[in-house]
Amino acid sequence: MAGTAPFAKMNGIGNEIIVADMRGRADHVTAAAAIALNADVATKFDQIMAIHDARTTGTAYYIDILNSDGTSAQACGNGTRCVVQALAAETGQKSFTFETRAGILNAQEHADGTISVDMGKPRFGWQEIPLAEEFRDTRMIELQIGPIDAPVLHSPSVVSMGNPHAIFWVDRDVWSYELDRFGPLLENHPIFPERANITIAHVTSPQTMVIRTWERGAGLTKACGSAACAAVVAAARTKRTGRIVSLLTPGGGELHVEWREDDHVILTGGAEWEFSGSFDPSTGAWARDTESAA
Ligand SMILES: N[C@@H](CCC[C@H](N)C(=O)O)C(=O)O
Repeated sequence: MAGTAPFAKMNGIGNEIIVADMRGRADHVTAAAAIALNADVATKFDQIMAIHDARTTGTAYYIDILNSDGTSAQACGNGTRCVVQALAAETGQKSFTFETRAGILNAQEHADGTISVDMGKPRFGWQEIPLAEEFRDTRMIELQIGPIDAPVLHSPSVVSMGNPHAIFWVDRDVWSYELDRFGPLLENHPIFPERANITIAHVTSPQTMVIRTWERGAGLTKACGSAACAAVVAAARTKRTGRIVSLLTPGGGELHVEWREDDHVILTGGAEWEFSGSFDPSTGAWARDTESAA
């Protein structure tokens, strides 16, 4: 074992995040460690953001992202904000360039404490999402759940924000849908060979939307940043909204998404530190720092 690593339990408007400091070490957070941390009520999380030394010139760090089921994710907008807040508090620096599985991204903390992450460009090609079969138009694909003649959810828009997303449009309260029941079926539907994050979205005006997400590898969460980006891009693409949208998320928090004219999607919101500790990246055994908050 390479010794314990420091971590901070944080959240990005309710998305439960562990920021793990893996700088200066060659090992990685294992799937077993992630599963063990998630099994403990005190460290239950949606994503681990493991900060590693940079692999590419021009980037500050490589961020390895793990879901609570131990699988890898390419992107995590809410987690990236937590990483920025932790690093800004440590270094006083406000802007960072990171590398993730999805590529290189820039993020910055603003004077009011909110953080913006450039989530890159959305991708719409069926092979890029990916889908298991060809759909020439991914603004709406054939997929439904529920009775064949009265589906509960149907015809989602699909988009990659580095990770795969399906957005089901609804015209009622998002809480009136059994996402806990339909989420796992849709996440693992054969049309999604790499599984998918499943969002139901209720557009309430050209500038506002309410979303709930069943996250690939994590289940129901209080917020999902990349899903917010995917929902806004898909909504603007289908003329449901403009390109700047505020989204209400299940934790009661708000995210702001702008799909800029240069095609980059900017996610803005808050992040919150809860407590710090250290953990064994191979087993997940952990201890809280004594001076840490309750
Ligand atoms: N909560 C995240 C998205 C996490 C990744 C996702 N579960 C996946 O496997 O793609 C966010 O804020 O973007």
